[in-house]
Amino acid sequence: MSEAKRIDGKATAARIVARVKAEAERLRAEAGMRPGLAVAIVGEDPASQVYVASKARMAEECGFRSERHVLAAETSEAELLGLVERLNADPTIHGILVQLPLPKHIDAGKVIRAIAVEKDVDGFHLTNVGLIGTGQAAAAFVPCTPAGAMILIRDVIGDDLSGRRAVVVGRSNIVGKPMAQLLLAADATVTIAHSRTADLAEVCRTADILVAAVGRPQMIRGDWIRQGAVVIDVGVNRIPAPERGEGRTRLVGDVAYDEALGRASAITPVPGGVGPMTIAMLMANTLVSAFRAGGQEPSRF
Ligand SMILES: Nc1nc2c(c(=O)[nH]1)N[C@@H](CN(C=O)c1ccc(C(=O)N[C@@H](CCC(=O)O)C(=O)O)cc1)CN2
Repeated sequence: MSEAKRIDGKATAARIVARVKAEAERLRAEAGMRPGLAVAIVGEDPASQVYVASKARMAEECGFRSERHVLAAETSEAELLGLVERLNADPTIHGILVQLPLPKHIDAGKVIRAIAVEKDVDGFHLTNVGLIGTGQAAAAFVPCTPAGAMILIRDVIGDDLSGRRAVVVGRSNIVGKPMAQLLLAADATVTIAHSRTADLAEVCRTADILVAAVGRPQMIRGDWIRQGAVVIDVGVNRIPAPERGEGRTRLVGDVAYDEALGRASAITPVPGGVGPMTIAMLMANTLVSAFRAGGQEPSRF
């Protein structure tokens, strides 16, 4: 059995970003409009800071207007809701994103519900969740990570997933649940599993498409993977790497990558797999939002 193909999310993300850039230029030339993205972060979670900086930088690279709102950890829920309200009313902003997780004293659900649905480029608003859950993803903003993962899956397998068994490990609102809905809409037979699923290894072994989104470093071992499965690893976990020197760390996914190489037919690496797609799809969603605000229908990504 040959080694799994490495799915290059970084290269696919770069192609999507290049298309976003070109479409943003077209919007500017034809309608005099510039997409605007506002990203808000509360507190100092180091990983969140990195993601927010990447999003703002990528928005600028795409030619968007980019606003970054960095709020202190003690910021009240009312203050954050006030910012969301101002951004909702700002016609130069087409996408609003509040970085998660939020500090415990802020109700994330309330904040997400406050974002105008037409600016919810994260795809977390209940209306977008409902559209995706009822097979109307084309009219919704699809959450960026599952949207990116679906592109990678389709690149490997094609559009028609009928007859394929998909197992999604993880049931978060950001990844697991929408991922399962998208796979179902593509006619896969879908199981959602999680840390409390009985005999998780055996459930994973049934998967032609295995999506790991549990946030536990290398939890999914090589022998949990069906021979020839397509493995999409959404986990981004930082673990100690003493072999690189004292105090050093490295990133790993939820899948034991080296073990999986001998079993899967294709697999996303961490880093360089699904992660870069998340940011590319955020740019795509923001572009779509700007086109819609201008009364135009954009090309789909
Ligand atoms: N409001 C949101 N909050 C969060 C989301 C989200 O989609 N919207 N998703 C995650 C984090 N996330 C984006 O915010 C994200 C995670 C990972 C990456 C990424 O590019 N990872 C790289 C490695 C990066 C590194 O070196 O640390 C990779 O996998 O190659 C981008 C975005 C939670 N919060």
